Amino acid sequence: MLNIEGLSAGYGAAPVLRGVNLRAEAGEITVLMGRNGAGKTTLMKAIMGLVRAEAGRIGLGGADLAQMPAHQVPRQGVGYVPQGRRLFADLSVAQNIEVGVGAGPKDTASRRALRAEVLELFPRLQERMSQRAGTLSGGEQQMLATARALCVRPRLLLLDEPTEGLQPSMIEAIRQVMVAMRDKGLAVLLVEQRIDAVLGLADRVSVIEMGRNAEDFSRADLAVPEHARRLRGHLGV
Ligand SMILES: Nc1ncnc2c1ncn2[C@@H]1O[C@H](COP(=O)(O)OP(=O)(O)OP(=O)(O)O)[C@@H](O)[C@H]1O
Repeated sequence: MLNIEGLSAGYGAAPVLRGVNLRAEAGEITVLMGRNGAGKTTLMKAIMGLVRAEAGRIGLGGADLAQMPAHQVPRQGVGYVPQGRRLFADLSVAQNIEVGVGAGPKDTASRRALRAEVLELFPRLQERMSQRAGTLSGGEQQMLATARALCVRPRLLLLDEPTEGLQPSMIEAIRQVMVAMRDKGLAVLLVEQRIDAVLGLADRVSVIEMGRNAEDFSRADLAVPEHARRLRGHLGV
């Protein structure tokens, strides 16, 4: 599904990512891990076209996202839940969802169906459609950011630390949505710092260190204590 090859990207003089390779397959949860500042968020932004690729390819289907302007990336079927959620705090829940729907299908019937389909996953949001997004709890905001990302009917869903700072019941709710999307056949790419949250969820873990690939682990690898120890070593925990 997603096949990144030799990606270099950054914000100016010194590149942050230096020749990174990464695959995310349909029907799998791929977790990107690495220490603070390793370049995880930069990689997500590069996929979305928000940080320009200086070299390499970001293959999705037959397309190369690295060659595309940012506004075209969601139309390729890429949903993005950025770190910190980036909602429109002064707009209502319904209006925030409309922003997502706006990037999706054009005809009214499809839009209505899409809205209903997405909201079915988040009953808590349905009860709060006219509430201002800025007044939602952290967990509800995360649900709204996820709902908005799903409005493009993604085949690839990117989530950057979606459970950061949430209470356990909300973490579980977000986790269930990720699993449901994986089981629906989406490729899910998740940035997560906490190893406990990853074991049992990840089909694959890819570690980056200082903008370079360090090591990849399969689900089977992670069940072996020696591999899990090595993963902890990469993360310094
Ligand atoms: N807008 C920016 N301008 C300049 N440098 C930046 C910018 N955003 C990030 N960086 C730098 O790029 C490097 C990688 O940052 P990035 O946010 O991708 O790391 P990360 O792995 O997601 O870290 P964390 O786990 O702390 O979120 C860091 O050294 C950071 O200071």
